[in-house]
Amino acid sequence: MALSAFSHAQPKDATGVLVLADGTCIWGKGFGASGSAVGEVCFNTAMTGYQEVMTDPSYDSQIVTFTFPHIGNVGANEEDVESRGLGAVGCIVRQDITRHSNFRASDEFVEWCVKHGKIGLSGIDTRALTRRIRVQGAPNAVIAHNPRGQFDMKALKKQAAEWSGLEGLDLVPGVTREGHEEWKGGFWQLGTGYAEADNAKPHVVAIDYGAKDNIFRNLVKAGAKVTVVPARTSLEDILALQPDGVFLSNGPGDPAATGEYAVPVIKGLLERDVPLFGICLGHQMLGLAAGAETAKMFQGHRGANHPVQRVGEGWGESTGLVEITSMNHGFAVDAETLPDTVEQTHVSLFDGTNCGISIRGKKAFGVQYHPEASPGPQDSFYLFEKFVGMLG
Ligand SMILES: NC(=O)CC[C@H](N)C(=O)O
Repeated sequence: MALSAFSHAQPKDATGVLVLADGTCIWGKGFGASGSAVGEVCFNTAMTGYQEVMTDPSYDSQIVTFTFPHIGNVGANEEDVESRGLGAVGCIVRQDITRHSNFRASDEFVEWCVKHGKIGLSGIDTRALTRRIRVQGAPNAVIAHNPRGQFDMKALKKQAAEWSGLEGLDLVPGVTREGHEEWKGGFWQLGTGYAEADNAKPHVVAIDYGAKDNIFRNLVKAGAKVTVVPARTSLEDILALQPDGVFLSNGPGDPAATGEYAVPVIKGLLERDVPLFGICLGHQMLGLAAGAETAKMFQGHRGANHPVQRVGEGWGESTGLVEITSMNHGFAVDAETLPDTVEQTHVSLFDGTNCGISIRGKKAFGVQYHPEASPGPQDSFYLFEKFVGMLG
């Protein structure tokens, strides 16, 4: 359908709508699953990897606006997923989805969205929407799709206005695994797919707060044996697995809201000098466990080309080096609140926010960004080698 500015009146060919909490209605063409879903609207600037983005569990209760216009052009496949279909509830794209063209595709993106319950909205002025988010912050909204074009606008507006928002929301219970899993998958290669690995040592126990699969593949590639455990696993049960190190995964929602079960366990691991590595939500919770505070950001960071600089002591000649990283976060560790026991190791070159910490005198560190990429650059693989290397 024709691209139009945000309008309150429904165009006659509209089959989808984004209803913001302030009542603004952005009409377009619905695709994927029918129905409606509530979440925070964010934008992601990555030019590749829409399937990985849509299946990153950290995007739970979020609606992703892709700033890259040609989403769906390489279809969908079974391999480029970061979880069992968890992740963003919906997506907003500029161009209508056309037939895909890629030798790896086993499905159309539209069909894949139907299968995984993800609602899509196309024909949207994603530049205007992104600009609105940059100026006014990330809004709460409902995304809705009905092929017959009928919507209960009063109910949708009410749902958008009444949703609590991500702040204070613990979404980990809905995305974590239920049982233990011995993770075997290694790296992907064209022609052979994902490698199978059977490392014996060191043993990393990975706490799944809503993890992306590629993190485990990176740990395996770096040489670790990986056991994934549910988010609520107790300190005793983790220690009973005799870990050489514990990994704290990424995940959705507000890090401060997981306080009751996650942070006390991480504190216990720190007290016992168990080596720790945290990514994104795991990094934020490591910060909380070490005595820092986290805060909601205005618009967050989501994309695949975010520059991050190594700062502080301990980097030797590579102090000042810049990594190009994948990001997906809407909360951050407040660098002002870091106690003396914690060193800031990385900062964002976009806005100076904290992107890495290390606990002084301990083998424990975390990064705010996604060194496992998927999608994105692999500049930061050294962090997996550093972690697995210190467990020896
Ligand atoms: N990728 C993540 O782990 C995100 C962490 C957290 N939910 C945030 O939005 O900041």
